[in-house]
Order: sequence, then structure tokens, then C-alpha cells
Amino acid sequence: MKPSEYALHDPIAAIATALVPSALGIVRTSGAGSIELAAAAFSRSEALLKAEGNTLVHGWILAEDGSRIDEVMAAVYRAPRSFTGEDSVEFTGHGGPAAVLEIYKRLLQAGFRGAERGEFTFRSFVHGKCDLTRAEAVREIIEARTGGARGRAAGRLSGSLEREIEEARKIILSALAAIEVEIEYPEDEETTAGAWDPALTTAALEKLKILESTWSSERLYREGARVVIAGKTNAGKSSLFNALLKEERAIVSDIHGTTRDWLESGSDFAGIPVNLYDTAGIRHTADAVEAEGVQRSLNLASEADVLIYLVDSTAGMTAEDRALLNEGIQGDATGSKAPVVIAWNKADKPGTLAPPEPGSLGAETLVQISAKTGTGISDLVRAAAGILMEKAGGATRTNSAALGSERQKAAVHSAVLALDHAFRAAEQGFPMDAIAQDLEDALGALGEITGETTPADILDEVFSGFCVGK
Ligand SMILES: Nc1nc2c(c(=O)[nH]1)N(C=O)[C@@H](CNc1ccc(C(=O)N[C@@H](CCC(=O)O)C(=O)O)cc1)CN2
Ligand SMILES: Nc1nc2c(ncn2[C@@H]2O[C@H](COP(=O)(O)OP(=O)(O)OP(=O)(O)O)[C@@H](O)[C@H]2O)c(=O)[nH]1
Ligand SMILES: [Mg+2]
Repeated sequence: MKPSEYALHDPIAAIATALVPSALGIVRTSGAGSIELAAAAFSRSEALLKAEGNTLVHGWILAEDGSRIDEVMAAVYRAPRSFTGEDSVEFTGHGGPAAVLEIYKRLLQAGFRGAERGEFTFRSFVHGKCDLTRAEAVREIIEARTGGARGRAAGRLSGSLEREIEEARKIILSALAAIEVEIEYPEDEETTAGAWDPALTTAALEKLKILESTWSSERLYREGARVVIAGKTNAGKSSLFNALLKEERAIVSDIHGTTRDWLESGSDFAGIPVNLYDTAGIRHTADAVEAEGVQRSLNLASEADVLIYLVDSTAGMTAEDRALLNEGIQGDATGSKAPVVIAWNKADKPGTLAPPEPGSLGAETLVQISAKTGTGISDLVRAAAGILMEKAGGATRTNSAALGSERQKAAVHSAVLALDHAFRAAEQGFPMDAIAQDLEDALGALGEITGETTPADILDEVFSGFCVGK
């Protein structure tokens, strides 16, 4: 079912925590009558019915035959003081999957309907408890894989983006009001742009342009970056992969050509969520299977956001390494050349050779590391993260307003275009109502971001990406 079709008045229930053995597990409910329905499945129903909002009641969830299912704490919320703005009861039980499921089933039996995806947050939005930027931030914070991503989501959850949009809206609204007065009561016969002072609206345009520019780096935190470790066989790629993940994920051996299929795992580069790839060592080989692995390495390397090119410093750079780096690694995909960090590995070994100038190889930088002892790995991570940030147009300060989704970016862009259009129309002396229309378009685009004027299909898209119980 689409979120816009959710029945807004049913009492709903959902399991809010993961169904794995845990200390506690939560089943939440919401909607008019939910306290009464919940009381029917609760040992101390009178206490629950009489409980004030924002209080806890201790008791048992009882089966229909009166037998005890689990000992719980019931949190009681009374409308409008709850997350959804409705009456609500949350049962916190022991977090065993069977216990949590049983509580949930008992509540369905008592008359709750199972909630749909994002239905709690949708109700919160519909009841004006949060605007759309905060609702999206709820999902962001659930999906955040790193501290950096979490911090950015928390900023939007506390309303940084909503406030910035509101400020821009206010500026545009007052300009529009002035123009409308002008249209309504023209002093002169001619109501042309001459009467509008665009300077009053430039602050809004500036705000929106800055906001728009934040997306390229925010996107990194939202979507993560692709970091590929490549290099010749035996350079230590799998050792580095394991060291970065802090687990023995890939097979390491001194036999050349150990890794055949590439491996992928999630990692954290200075707060940026990263998809990290270990690849088959690049060499000429008569083995058809290994050759396929090498081709896949080249493909991955050519699609990387950052390429970590590993070299065994006791062997040094070969002509093949130089050729690969100088020409840029080309896979099947004719992607653009990825920025390269050379990792001069095995620094712990005696007989390591002096590193080359990275610039002479078309690489951004070179870091001496030991995948074995861990020396230099944090420098390598910092160098790669720096390149990612730079590529993304620089870091956004966590405490300043920034965009959190492609949808928001598209809407801000529309608003910027509409304002630009208004300015040009004013310069060319267009009639006032043409300018007013541009300003209204800008306001419409901004209203879509906060949810004031968001079409149902966009709401559906936003909320159907949530999980059940959120
Ligand atoms: N147990 C529990 N923990 C939770 C949630 C929840 O729903 N239940 N949340 C769900 O995502 C988040 C917290 N968000 C919440 C937002 C508003 C209200 C709330 O009751 N607001 C009322 C009262 C405010 C007050 O008295 O301070 C209101 O806005 O009127 C509760 C939780 C994370 N932790
Ligand atoms: N002393 C030392 N040995 C290392 C270091 N890094 C890797 N090695 C050793 O080098 C050998 C090859 O390491 P791997 O990580 O398997 O190399 P690889 O690049 O994944 O090799 P392929 O999968 O064959 O392409 C192993 O014997 C590792 O223990 C290092 O920093 N110092
Ligand atoms: Mg390997």
C-alpha cells in the first residue's frame, strides 16, 4: 500500500526492534483507542487506563486465556504529546524473538492493525509533529553507517535544514507580498519591475545557492564512496583490506595470484562511509580464470572514487605499474580516471626501496605503510578521505544547514532557477505579475522540501523507503 493511502485512524502496532536475542525488545502502538486496546492485553489494565501521559506502568502481557506472555514496561503517551501526536502505548519486553513476536501477535488479536512501512513517522508528519526534512532525517539516522553520516542526519533531525528553508521562504514571501500590493494598488499606470527591489531577495538566493552546493559532499555521507585496492600480485592488497576491516576477511598468502574474485566490505574513512574492494593482483597470466579476475580488477579500478594502488616496496615499481598508473587504469567501462593514492607497502621489511614522486605517476599522493604492522594505515585513510572530500567539493560543517537527499537537492535547484528567472525578468523590466509568478514557483519548490506542498507521489517515495515500525 502507498503511504498516501494509509488509513490514518486505525490503531496500529509494530515491532520496533530487531528480532534477535537482545536485552530488551519493543512493540509500539499508536492511534485513537490504543490505550484501551492495549489495556485488554495487560495484567494491570486499570493502571494503564488511568496512567497519565509520559508515564511507565509495570505489568504482564496476558494471552486471551489469561496466561502470562512476558513481563513488560508499558510507556503511555497521550495525544498530542507523543511521537505521532496520537495516543500511544509502547511495550518493552525481554528481547527474545519469540517473546517479542508473541506480544505483537497478542496486540493484533486485541484489535490493532499491523503498521505499514514508515506509518508511525507518516502520522507524525501528517499531525504536524515533524516536517518532511525531519521525517527524512529519521530514516537517514537509521541508515547512517558512520559517525559522520549520523552527525549530519542529527543536524537535520534537529531542524537545521527546515530552519534554513523557512528563512529563505520568509524573505521570498515578503518580496511577494510587496509586489502583490504593487499589483493591487499601482501608484502609476504601469506596474513594471521598477517597483521591486531585487536586493531584498538576493539573501534568499545566496542561502539557496550555498545550500545547493552542500549536496555534493553530503551525498558522500549518504551514499558512501567506492574505494578500490589494486596492484600487482603479492603487493599485500588482501593484507591491507583485512587491516582496514580489522578482521581476517580475505585469504592472505605469499603465493602470487591468491585473490581471484574481488571482495567487498563496508568501512569508515574518517567518518565517510566507504565500500571497500579487495581485487585480484594485476599480472599477465595464461590461466583463463585468473585472467578474468584481473579484468574485473581493472573494471573496478576504473570505476573507483579513490584507487589505492599498492606496491611492494621491496620489489619497487615495475614498468607495468608505471604504465598502468601513467595511462590511467582502463576497464571495460570507459569511466573517467580515478584519483590514485600509492601505498608503498611492506615498510617494515629490510631492503625497502626509496619511493618515487607520486606526481610523476599521475597519482595524488604516496603513503608509506605496512599492512602487516599497521604503520601508516591511518595516514593512508586520511589521505584517501581528503581526496574524497576534495572531489566532493569540500567538507560541509556538521553544524551548518545542508541537504540530505537527491529530492531536496532537485527542489532547491528549482527554487534557485525560479529566483534567477525573477531577477532577469526584473532587469528586463517585465511586468510585476511575471515576477510574482517566478517567486511563487520558488516558494512552491521550497514547500516541497518541508512537505508543505509536497505531491502525494513524492510523499509515497519518501515514506515507502522506511522500515516497518518506524
Ligand atoms: N521509546 C521511544 N523511544 C524513541 C522514540 C519513540 O517513539 N519511543 N522515537 C521515535 O522516533 C525517537 C524519539 N522521538 C520522539 C519524538 C517526540 C516524542 C514525543 O513524545 N513528543 C511529544 C512530547 C514532547 C515532550 O513532552 O517533550 C510532543 O512532541 O508533543 C517522543 C519521541 C527515538 N526514541
Ligand atoms: N613484511 C610484510 N609482509 C607483508 C605486508 N603486507 C603483506 N605482506 C605479505 O605479503 C604476502 C602477500 O600478501 P597478500 O595480502 O596476500 O597480497 P595480495 O596483494 O592480496 O596478493 P594477491 O591476492 O596474490 O594479488 C603475504 O605473505 C603477506 O603476509 C607488509 O606490510 N609487511
Ligand atoms: Mg589478495
